[in-house]
Amino acid sequence: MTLISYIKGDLFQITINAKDAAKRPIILAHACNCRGVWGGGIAYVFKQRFPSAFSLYNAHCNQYSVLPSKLLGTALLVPVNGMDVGYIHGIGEDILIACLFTSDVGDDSDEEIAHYTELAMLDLKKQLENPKLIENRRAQGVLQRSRDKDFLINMPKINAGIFAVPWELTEEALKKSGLACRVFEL
Ligand SMILES: Nc1ncnc2c1ncn2[C@@H]1O[C@H](COP(=O)(O)OP(=O)(O)OC[C@H]2O[C@H](OP(=O)(O)O)[C@H](O)[C@@H]2O)[C@@H](O)[C@H]1O
Repeated sequence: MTLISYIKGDLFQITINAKDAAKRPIILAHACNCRGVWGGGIAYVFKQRFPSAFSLYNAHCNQYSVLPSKLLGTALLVPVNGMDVGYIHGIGEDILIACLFTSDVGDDSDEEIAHYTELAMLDLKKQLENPKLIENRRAQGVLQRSRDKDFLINMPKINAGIFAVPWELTEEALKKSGLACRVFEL
């Protein structure tokens, strides 16, 4: 099975007309810094659409404010809620956002960011396989309710914009994680 597929289009379209939400949660992943900021790029759009998820990400980063780099290579799964503007009733209950901590503040080398991407995806895989490892209780519940355990990670070309990492390096890291990814390209 091809682990990485590509789709032309806006990532957020799938949260508007998701057809497969019934079977499994819609997981939207993006590359995050360790400083609790979704200031630019697609992260800023995530923050506008799902402010409740941003708050959970920001609170998580604050726990590591003494040594933010401890977050590198980890993944945080957070739910969205009915107050979020990007929440679509009937689908929103099954949207999870996967924050992949791939760089502290974006000044890591391309190779380091690709390595942290692989580690973060492996951490995400561990959590998907064993929801008890998921810190957020609501996100845990969404996954435990999922009948289909073949999860698909939807994402933009992470690291390829503000972090300026050549896509081939990130693509290689994603392949090593063994998770099925669907990459949305504008
Ligand atoms: N709706 C959409 N659908 C599909 N693809 C979309 C899209 N919108 C943009 N793209 C593309 O998605 C790729 C990622 O590009 P981005 O520059 O966003 O992210 P990145 O992963 O390189 O970097 C992470 C840092 O960006 C933020 O920055 P701040 O430090 O907060 O300012 C974070 O917080 C991190 O720190 C580029 O190809 C964009 O064309």
